[in-house]
Amino acid sequence: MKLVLAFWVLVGFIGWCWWKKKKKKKEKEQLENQSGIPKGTLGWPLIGETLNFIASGYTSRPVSFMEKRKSLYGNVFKSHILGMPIIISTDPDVNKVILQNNGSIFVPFYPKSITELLGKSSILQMNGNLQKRVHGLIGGFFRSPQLKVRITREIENAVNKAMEAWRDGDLVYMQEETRNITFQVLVRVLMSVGPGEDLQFLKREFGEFIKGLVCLPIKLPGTRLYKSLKAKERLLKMVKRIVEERKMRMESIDERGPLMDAIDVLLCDAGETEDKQHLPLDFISGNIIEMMIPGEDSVPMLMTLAVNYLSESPLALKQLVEENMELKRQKTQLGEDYAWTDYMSLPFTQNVINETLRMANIINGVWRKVLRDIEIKGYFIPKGWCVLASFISVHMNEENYENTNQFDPWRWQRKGGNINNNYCFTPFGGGQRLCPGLELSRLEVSIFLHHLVTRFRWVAEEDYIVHFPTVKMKRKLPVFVTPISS
Ligand code: HEM
Repeated sequence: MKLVLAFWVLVGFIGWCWWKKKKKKKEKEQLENQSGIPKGTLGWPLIGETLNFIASGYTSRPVSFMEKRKSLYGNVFKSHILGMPIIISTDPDVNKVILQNNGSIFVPFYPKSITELLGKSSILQMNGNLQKRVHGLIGGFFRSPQLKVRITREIENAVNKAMEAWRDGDLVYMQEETRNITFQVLVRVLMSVGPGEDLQFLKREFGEFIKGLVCLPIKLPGTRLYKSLKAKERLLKMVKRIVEERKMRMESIDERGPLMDAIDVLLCDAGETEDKQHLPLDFISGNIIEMMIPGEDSVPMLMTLAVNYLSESPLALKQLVEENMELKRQKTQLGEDYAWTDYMSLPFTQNVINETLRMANIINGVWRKVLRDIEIKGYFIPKGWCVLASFISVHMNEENYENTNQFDPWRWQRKGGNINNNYCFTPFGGGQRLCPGLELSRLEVSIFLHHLVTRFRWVAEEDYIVHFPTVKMKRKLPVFVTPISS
């Protein structure tokens, strides 16, 4: 009898706690709604709305998570995903304010496993003058015509080497092929490492390192994070050796040659202070590795997804082939090498790249933390909150792009120029953190597409895009290739 009574008392107590907690949560939400915090729900205790968020990443419409909440609560709403309460903006004007106020009001925010792997002085995490300095140096170098002239030959070589191995009827995995091509280019622009053992080492260890970017933040031997941190140590050792050798070589010669890679750029800079402070060698080595993170996966995915969309759009592919064949004919007739400007001057090819960037949303948004209370367009965002400026919601919004789910490169022709001033198209972010690799990425993809469509036809096997944790083709996009001459 006593036991039964105790049982019901316990049940009653748990019920009362649950009801109290729910009431408190409701009151909190009401209070926040009154104070202007965007509407929305924080979902279940602890997990919030994470399961719905992840589930949408495995559907063909990952934007459905955002759309559902947008229709219930408005363009800016609150939620609770991946372990934290968050305010999500699907509004281009709000995104613009978030991107343009980096450092002063908004600072980058990443999940714990990523911050552990990045290190405090990574360009991806730091703020203030040092971020501006490094961003300016790297961006200036990547945009420079001198680099583009040189890197065009490197990209062509890497593309040729990959494509020369393709035989008639071969099944090639686009995601793998493009990853091999772009990794070579990446390590060349960052640290001038060419094909060989060092390149293989970097590829292997970097692969191990980035596996830990999305994992449980537990740093014990045997855990994913631990293994990734160990891989970073090995990478650092090698990059540090390259940086130190380069520094010694620079000091032993009087005349400074052209800047060949990001290491040169960071080593040579003496800053604008009177005492000419050079950047420390450890800082340079760490940042070289960390700069590989945004570049390593995004460019091959852009190439792969372009091939995927083109496989499903014969009209777009036909026009792309015609435009590129015409350039090839001209170059062959003149007996000239391609200049980087040749590749970039093909308008339809650039439209294909824009449309792929819009639909693929390789970086679907950026995460920030708010340093002080701010009101944007009537939405109150309190200090300390996490904010997600969602690019995918803007890129896949019918108000901005008609028939959003249709791969339509011609829409960019109809839109005319001026796309970069418009915060309705931000695949490379914006403001002070606008991707410094923007032009380099577009050049790489233009060269790859040119050689692919002027030398091969292909038939893609069935595959589909997965959007979580990052954008990937489920089967790495297998395609049967046929050289055009045959
Ligand atoms: C399709 C290719 C690429 C896409 C879509 C892309 C996208 C982006 C985006 C959205 C950001 C802004 C992040 C933020 O605001 O927090 C960014 C930053 C950055 N990207 Fe890229 N990226 C690409 C290629 C590259 C490449 C090839 C490199 C390097 C070689 C690179 C290096 C960087 C760096 C260093 C930053 C950080 C800049 C800073 O915080 O100051 N990206 N990228």
